[in-house]
Amino acid sequence: MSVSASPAPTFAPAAAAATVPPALEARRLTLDYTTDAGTVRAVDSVDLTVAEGERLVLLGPSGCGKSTILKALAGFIPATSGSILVRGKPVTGPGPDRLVVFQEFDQLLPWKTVRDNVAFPLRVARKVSRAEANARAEAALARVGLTRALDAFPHALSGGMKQRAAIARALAADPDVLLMDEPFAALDALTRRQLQEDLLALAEELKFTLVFVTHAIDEAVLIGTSLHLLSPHPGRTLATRDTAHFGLADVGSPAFESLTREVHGLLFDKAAHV
Ligand SMILES: Nc1ncnc2c1ncn2[C@@H]1O[C@H](COP(=O)(O)OP(=O)(O)OP(=O)(O)O)[C@@H](O)[C@H]1O
Repeated sequence: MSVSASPAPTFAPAAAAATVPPALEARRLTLDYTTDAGTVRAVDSVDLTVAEGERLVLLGPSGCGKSTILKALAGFIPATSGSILVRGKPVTGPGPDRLVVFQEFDQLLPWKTVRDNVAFPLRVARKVSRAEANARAEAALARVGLTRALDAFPHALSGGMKQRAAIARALAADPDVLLMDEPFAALDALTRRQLQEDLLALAEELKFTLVFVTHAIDEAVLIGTSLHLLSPHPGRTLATRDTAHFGLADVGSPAFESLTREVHGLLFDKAAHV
């Protein structure tokens, strides 16, 4: 009796299975400054991967290169070596796919209303009509609780309101990656906690991809879905930690405190840096 062989199962070739590149990737990123006294290495061979919807926090002591990495991700300074990719495409300069919220309160245009501060970049960089830009600006400002300040000028806003407006401006442009450089560092403790809570709520709702710089360990654990710890100058990767399971309800819990202590030890225990 002859047995006919059943047809061999067919598989799609591996190459055809499209792999989605991460929202942001840095490979062996090395960053130098050139000064009169010579070259200063600020960041040494750092690898980062941020998937869509993740919030990566860069954490490390003063001068370790956190802001320098953020500036390079934004395209403001070139890589000495290594590469930065956004959705698989090399970064060659600034672009509307990466928007930055800074620590400073003076990042809004003082001669424009809050609404115009948010709408203007949409018209210029995204070529959106005035009516649509205004509608998107008002929606973004409503999300951060600034509806009552639409027609105010920046000088009339508190520090917290200015940071809210800067966040709205970035969110309205719908970047691939939102970059934040210690956005809450200059705020009083209560306002800072409120903005942290509101940022988390927005992240849950909008699922944006975020790289967030801070030197506050509790803020890092709260805001991030992952932590990237940097050594003192020049910044090298010390360790990474998954913090996606921590939310507001966990602040002060034994697990939260234990991770905070561990991170503190990693950053400040000299033995960890040899
Ligand atoms: N324009 C510059 N020219 C020369 N060196 C610089 C320049 N900017 C930063 N540096 C140096 O690069 C290193 C990293 O600085 P950076 O501001 O990135 O650190 P940071 O971790 O963000 O610090 P902080 O938490 O204090 O803001 C530091 O040693 C700093 O002195």
